[in-house]
Amino acid sequence: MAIRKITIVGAGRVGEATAQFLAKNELCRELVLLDVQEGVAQGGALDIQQSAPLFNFDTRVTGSTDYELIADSDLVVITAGKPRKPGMSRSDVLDSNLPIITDIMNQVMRFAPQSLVMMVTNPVDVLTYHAWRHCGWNRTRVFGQAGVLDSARMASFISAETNLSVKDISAMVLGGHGDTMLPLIRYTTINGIPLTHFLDQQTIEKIIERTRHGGFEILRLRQTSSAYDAPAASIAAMVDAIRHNRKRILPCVAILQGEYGEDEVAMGVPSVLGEDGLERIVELSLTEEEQAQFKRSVEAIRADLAHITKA
Ligand SMILES: NC(=O)C1=CN([C@@H]2O[C@H](COP(=O)(O)OP(=O)(O)OC[C@H]3O[C@@H](n4cnc5c(N)ncnc54)[C@H](O)[C@@H]3O)[C@@H](O)[C@H]2O)C=CC1
Ligand SMILES: O=C([O-])CC(=O)C(=O)O
Repeated sequence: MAIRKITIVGAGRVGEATAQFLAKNELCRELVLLDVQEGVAQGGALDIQQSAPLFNFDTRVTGSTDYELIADSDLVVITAGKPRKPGMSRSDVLDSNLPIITDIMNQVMRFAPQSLVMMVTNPVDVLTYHAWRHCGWNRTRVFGQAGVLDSARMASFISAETNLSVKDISAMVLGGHGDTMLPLIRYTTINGIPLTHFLDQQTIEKIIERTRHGGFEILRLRQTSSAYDAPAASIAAMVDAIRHNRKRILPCVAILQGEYGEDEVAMGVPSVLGEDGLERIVELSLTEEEQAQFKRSVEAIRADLAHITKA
């Protein structure tokens, strides 16, 4: 399916930064920003549109509170809802964000029933699963962004420690988007050379810990807002892969149906992204220790899923 029209629901910090990236890079012809707060999406869209003559893009950006505008979107990116505050975990915003995602999915199912859906709102693994369950679409069409960001953070920390170009670093982070995520050292290389060739175990452990708490580190520094630049760039990388049918392998939040021995859960795994969305999951062989860590991550997500089925 060719991507011509993209809607971003939630014109806050992540939504607006994403809109700027998508427009500047002409990743769609038509871009709609939607928000519940009157004027927020309209103002954001106008501001971005007025940068078009300077950045030289033809993407048409509109903002609204009215879901009719999202009709015929090929892709809907959901960045609406509460971000966590310092001292909170991502799961702490689940109760606030769950009804928001249910409402948004009802509108998407009504006005853009053919679209792909990319979840960004936290806790992203749980909400990707909830959105998919709610709409009942093929799992290729409902997926989430987390691992591209976590891997980019890890790559930037590796670059700082090794003093080598990020361009040559390929980092791989699996699992849930939280403290239990799995930065996978065995699958992290610098131009094909294993990371262990360049760094000792102690430095590697430090990078793993910093990656796991990458979002928290920014929130602690900023206090009033969590990260939005690198998250928006990560969303744009996924949109680029879909829009250009690149078949890139990127870590995405995917609905698991037997892969990695898991079912009825969504979490970060390497996935092939192309014009049909999350087209395929790549199953890596894991050591016993990695499998145990993966399982711990699944269990953390299942605890939140159990909470929402009780609610
Ligand atoms: N998956 C990931 O890697 C990342 C996820 N996030 C998550 O993205 C979400 C948004 O973060 P920010 O942009 O920083 O928050 P923000 O507070 O700046 O923006 C959220 C926007 O959502 C809007 N909104 C709330 N309810 C809505 C509804 N029912 N329909 C439409 N719009 C609605 C608000 O009016 C606001 O403009 C948070 O849950 C945050 O934790 C943020 C960074 C990375
Ligand atoms: O830390 C947060 O709450 C936002 C987020 O998911 C991230 O930046 O990784």
